[in-house]
Amino acid sequence: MGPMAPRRRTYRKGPVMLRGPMVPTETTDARLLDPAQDIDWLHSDPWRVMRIQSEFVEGFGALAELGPAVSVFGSARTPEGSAEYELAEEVGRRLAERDYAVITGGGPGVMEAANKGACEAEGRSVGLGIELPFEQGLNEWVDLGINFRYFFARKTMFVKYSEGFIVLPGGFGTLDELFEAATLVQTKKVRSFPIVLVGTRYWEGLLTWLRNSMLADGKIGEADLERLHLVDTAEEAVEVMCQAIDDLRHQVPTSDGW
Ligand SMILES: C/C(=C\CNc1ncnc2c1ncn2[C@@H]1O[C@H](COP(=O)(O)O)[C@@H](O)[C@H]1O)CO
Repeated sequence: MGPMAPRRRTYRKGPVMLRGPMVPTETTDARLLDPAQDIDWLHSDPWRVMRIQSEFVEGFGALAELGPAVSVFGSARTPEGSAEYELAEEVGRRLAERDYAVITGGGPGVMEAANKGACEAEGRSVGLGIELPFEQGLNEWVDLGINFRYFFARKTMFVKYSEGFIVLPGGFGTLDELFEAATLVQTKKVRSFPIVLVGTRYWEGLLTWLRNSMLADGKIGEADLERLHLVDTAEEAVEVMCQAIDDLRHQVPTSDGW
């Protein structure tokens, strides 16, 4: 056998796969948000709206029969073999053992680890990928994958098809997902669902700031903070999540429907 050919980067754009010189230098999101885009792009907005619609249609269609699910968020940069990777893997495994589908962003790091854990327990492993300029494709442990062009369509799927969020240490992407969930619950756009943060060492600084600055200044209420559960192990994370989901399922809606 001759020397192996170098692996070429694969870029997916909806159903289209691109390699080599065909890989674009900017994403669909970047073009949509660019205020200086040329006139050709402005004229294609009606068509773009149809494409946005199609992301919702495809997402709803693919996930409608998924069953009970929990989303797991966390850093795309968590290295394989690290304690955090193993923690995420155990979270995925334990959720699957409790018969919850595991939904992640379908990427590397914590996402890959949680999908891997779900597969190991023969559970349902879902990845909601996003088109990025440096995309690496859905991780190999995703059994049901959907690739989105738009972050906002993808975020809708996490909220609509999960009963709760488990959040491991992460960066901007993770914080965006965490605070999107917290805002939707606070504003009663969704029925309350549990948010479990894993890792006291990582999250305590943020929680202290939320309490000492945001709460102290009256920018949030005590109840907003109480919705954020803090744990340190995968076992606790899944226990707290399952218990909270159970409590919510048995909660009688109040007169305003919540
Ligand atoms: C940055 C790298 C890969 C990016 N690939 C991603 N694929 C899918 N989803 C992603 C990716 N990056 C971020 N996300 C979403 O945000 C969260 C993680 O972001 P963070 O900034 O790393 O905390 C994650 O939950 C995803 O939903 C390789 O270096």
